[in-house]
Amino acid sequence: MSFKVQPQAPSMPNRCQLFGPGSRPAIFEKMAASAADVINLDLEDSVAPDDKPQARANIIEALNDVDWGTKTVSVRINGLDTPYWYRDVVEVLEKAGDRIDRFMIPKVGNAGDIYAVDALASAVEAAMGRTKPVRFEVIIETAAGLAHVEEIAAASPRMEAMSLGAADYAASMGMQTTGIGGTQENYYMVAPDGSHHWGDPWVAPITAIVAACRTHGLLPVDGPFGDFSDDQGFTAQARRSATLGMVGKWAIHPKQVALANEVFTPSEAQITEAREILAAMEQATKDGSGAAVYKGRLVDLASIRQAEVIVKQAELITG
Ligand SMILES: CC(=O)SCCNC(=O)CCNC(=O)[C@H](O)C(C)(C)COP(=O)(O)OP(=O)(O)OC[C@H]1O[C@@H](n2cnc3c(N)ncnc32)[C@H](O)[C@@H]1OP(=O)(O)O
Ligand SMILES: O=CC(=O)O
Ligand SMILES: [Mg+2]
Repeated sequence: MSFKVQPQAPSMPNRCQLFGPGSRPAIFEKMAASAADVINLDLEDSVAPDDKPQARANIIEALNDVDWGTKTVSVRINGLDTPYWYRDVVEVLEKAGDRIDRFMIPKVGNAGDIYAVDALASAVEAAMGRTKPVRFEVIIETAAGLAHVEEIAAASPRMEAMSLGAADYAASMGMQTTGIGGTQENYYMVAPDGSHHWGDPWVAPITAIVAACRTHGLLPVDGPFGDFSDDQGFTAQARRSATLGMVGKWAIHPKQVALANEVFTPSEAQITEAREILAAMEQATKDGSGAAVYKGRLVDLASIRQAEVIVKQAELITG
């Protein structure tokens, strides 16, 4: 371990973030009744330009009136290259009560973008006498965002989570696809027998986001999977993200919530194995050894840290 100890990410369930357009208030109560840990009320790309003012008003009303229970509630503001974002910040912080937990800032390109939103949010909070600072989550979905991912993660104490936005990321990188996340049919290797084996084109940004988040104590989250008729594809993408260290995934349709929750909640078998490894290492330590054999394989002090990840994830869900 470096002399600088790795900070813990916030201890909160973040297995699924359910999105809904701010221009569609009829679904807000359904979102509140869902099993998602986080709700994202959208002012950005799911809201047409002419609908932005009404969507803002709808979201403010919902933040004041809907019972969101114990969920984390986040509002996705518009990007800093638009004329909308400052009114998103100002109006929501002036008119909504304390039920807003986070702003989601899309298309961030560098730490200066976070600084700008931080400065504006700080001014409105001070003017309004708000005592609960709004926290930030960002979307890494541009080439610049990926290039500056670490400075973005470190940009403000308000930072709490970071998502990969596969749709805008693909567009910004000039990727030859219209699919949002998951398997891309032209991204394959050819085996010696001529068969095709599909690779994961999202692994590089996911790994960069996880590393930036773990270095600075944030929650790394996988973004949207567009084809909501493809449960198997969603689950496979979510499992790859979980294996690489992400803590959750977006749902852009309510049917994806249960799929995400299942993947990002450790299974009974995973929890049992983790506890057995901890027990095997406790015995090894008592015996004066730093290593042991568990089910025919090596476990050592690093295995304790690995097993603790799974046990902590499970405890976060069960309380
Ligand atoms: C690339 C990005 O930026 S992704 C993030 C931005 N995008 C979004 O926020 C889009 C979020 N999702 C949606 O707007 C919608 O789910 C759509 C447009 C994809 C599909 O909407 P619909 O055609 O209404 O879906 P469908 O008919 O299957 O809905 C089934 C039920 O779920 C409800 N529902 C639909 N979407 C949502 C949602 N996001 N949250 C909660 N409930 C929802 C519907 O009202 C319907 O309820 P009912 O059975 O009581 O009538
Ligand atoms: O905002 C999300 C994306 O995939 O783009
Ligand atoms: Mg986007």
